[in-house]
Amino acid sequence: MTILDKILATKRSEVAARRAAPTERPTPSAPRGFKAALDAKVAAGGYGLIAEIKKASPSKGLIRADFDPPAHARAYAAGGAACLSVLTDYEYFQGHEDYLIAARAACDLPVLRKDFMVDPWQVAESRSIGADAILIIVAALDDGAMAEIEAAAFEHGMDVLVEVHDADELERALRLKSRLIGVNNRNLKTFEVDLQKTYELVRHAPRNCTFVAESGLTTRADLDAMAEHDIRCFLIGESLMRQDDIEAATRAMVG
Ligand SMILES: O=P(O)(O)OC[C@@H](O)[C@@H](O)c1c[nH]c2ccccc12
Repeated sequence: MTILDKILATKRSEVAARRAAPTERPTPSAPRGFKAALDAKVAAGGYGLIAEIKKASPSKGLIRADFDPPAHARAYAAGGAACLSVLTDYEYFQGHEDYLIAARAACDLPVLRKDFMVDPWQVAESRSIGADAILIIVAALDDGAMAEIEAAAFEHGMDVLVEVHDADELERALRLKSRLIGVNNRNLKTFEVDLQKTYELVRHAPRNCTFVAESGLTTRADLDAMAEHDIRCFLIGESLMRQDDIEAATRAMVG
């Protein structure tokens, strides 16, 4: 059993429990355009950064002790991020829905709910906490489930980041409607990071997509190397979350 299988099993029982006793919340403001914010940065000649609010991960444990979602959201926005990503998984990433609510209220950026979607019910829940986009991990779902979750997201006016790791997954992703594709440099089954694989994958992909390189990016030079391969959007968590001055570090990355 891989870590991804374990996470998905936990998620299914968690979702069943939440579904049985849903939390009442005030209606959030309308979705902020997530893909549009990335595309606008690139059109202006810059990099589209999705800056992630991430307290811990299964491979690294605790990443930041003085974890403060609204402060981090403001720092990322001031540093030039296009969008935020907020982990909401409790069990493996020490995330929470409340972190997303607080981060989104603290800035104007569109926010991705970074979690493991296993059921279309989670899409409505994601919108109810204010998420502007959701993640579909191709390795986690069959084609029917992916299409259903994507359709639910579009009905709610949200964007969908479709995450792939290899050529087969990319092919499956391209059968969906979303043209926002994340290539995870980190294999979710082994945690190995390989930037070269990302270059290979994108080289053979259609040009009408916005590609986001995800995971294991630590320096401006990493981003510039990606840009040589026509990848200008990035999802970065750990390396920014470890900085004392997140705003300055974000600016150094994409400013
Ligand atoms: O912290 P990093 O190495 O910069 O990576 C961020 C992001 O890509 C990573 O958190 C991630 C990518 N895909 C995921 C799926 C689930 C949970 C987390 C992830």
